Amino acid sequence: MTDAIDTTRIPVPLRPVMLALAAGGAELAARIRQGGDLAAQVGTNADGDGQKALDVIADDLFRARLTAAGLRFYASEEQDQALELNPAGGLALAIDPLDGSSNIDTNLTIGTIFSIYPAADTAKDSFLRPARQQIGAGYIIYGPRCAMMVTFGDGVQHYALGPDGFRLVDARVTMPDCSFEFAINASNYRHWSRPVRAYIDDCLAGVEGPRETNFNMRWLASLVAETHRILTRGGVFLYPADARKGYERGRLRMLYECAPIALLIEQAGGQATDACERILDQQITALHDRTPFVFGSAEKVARVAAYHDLPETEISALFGHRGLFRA
Ligand SMILES: O=P(O)(O)OC[C@H]1O[C@](O)(COP(=O)(O)O)[C@@H](O)[C@@H]1O
Ligand SMILES: [Mg+2]
Ligand SMILES: [Mg+2]
Repeated sequence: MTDAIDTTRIPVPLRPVMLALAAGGAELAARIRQGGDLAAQVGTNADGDGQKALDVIADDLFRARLTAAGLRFYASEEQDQALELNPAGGLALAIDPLDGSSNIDTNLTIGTIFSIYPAADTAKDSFLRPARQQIGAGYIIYGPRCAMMVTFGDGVQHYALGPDGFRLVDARVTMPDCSFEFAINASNYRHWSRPVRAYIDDCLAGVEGPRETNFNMRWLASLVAETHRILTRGGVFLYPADARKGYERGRLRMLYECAPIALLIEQAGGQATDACERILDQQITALHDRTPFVFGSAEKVARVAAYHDLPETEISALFGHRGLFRA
């Protein structure tokens, strides 16, 4: 039987887990194609988010395959606590089994995000550590084409799903840094901090504003789809903290969303921060912790941080009149 993924460029100790993820991704892609009521509400997860049928199907499916592959610890968006699957295993894996759940019923792009660490003695020590200690990270995207982007700390590899599994398309993905596209959920404008508003205001002002450039905007409500677009054609993504109750640390989860996407983005030549500080330098303090998240082309992510460095009262004056930061 053909392997679910071409393992030539996958480090040997990670091959069983990567084969399980690839086989699970192919199975989930087939399940999505089959249709049915995959967006039905079936429960609530640890974070208080409503669980849809496909969230639970994806969690069950990956957990079963990773159990069979000998994984030691499994932490999932859909599980309150990390699970010990195989006491003899050497790896710990965190997963967002189904990312972009609000897109299920509209047949828009969704994904799976995963992050791999060496297993420590306990689940707590395996996952609650600096994000830079990941030894693998990636996502599977279920869109018009199904693909996997993955890094093992030496560049980003791109695989596409065909009839005989995931096959290598590009052994070293690099992100273009010349796009003038930003992604943010603009319906939250009134809740944002002044630096975030000022950054977006200056993008929206186009050629007449301090940036003297016209920008385009996208919001897909799917972190995986947004990441795939930015890896392909550049740009910047922001999910900042805001003033809504429960959004003091933004919406996205550090362990199984932001840390793995940050590693992929840096390995493709970009940057990822919490708006100010590098994500990979941060300590993960709880399984379902959230963090503000900004990533994309290095120059654009640095510019967002620069807006945060200025005293609030100076933001508009500096950017509006003196135009310190030209595009
Ligand atoms: O609905 P909002 O606030 O725009 O948030 C969209 C974000 O939420 C998410 O859907 C959260 O992921 P889940 O679907 O895994 O909960 C991200 O993929 C996306 O970036
Ligand atoms: Mg998600
Ligand atoms: Mg999810």
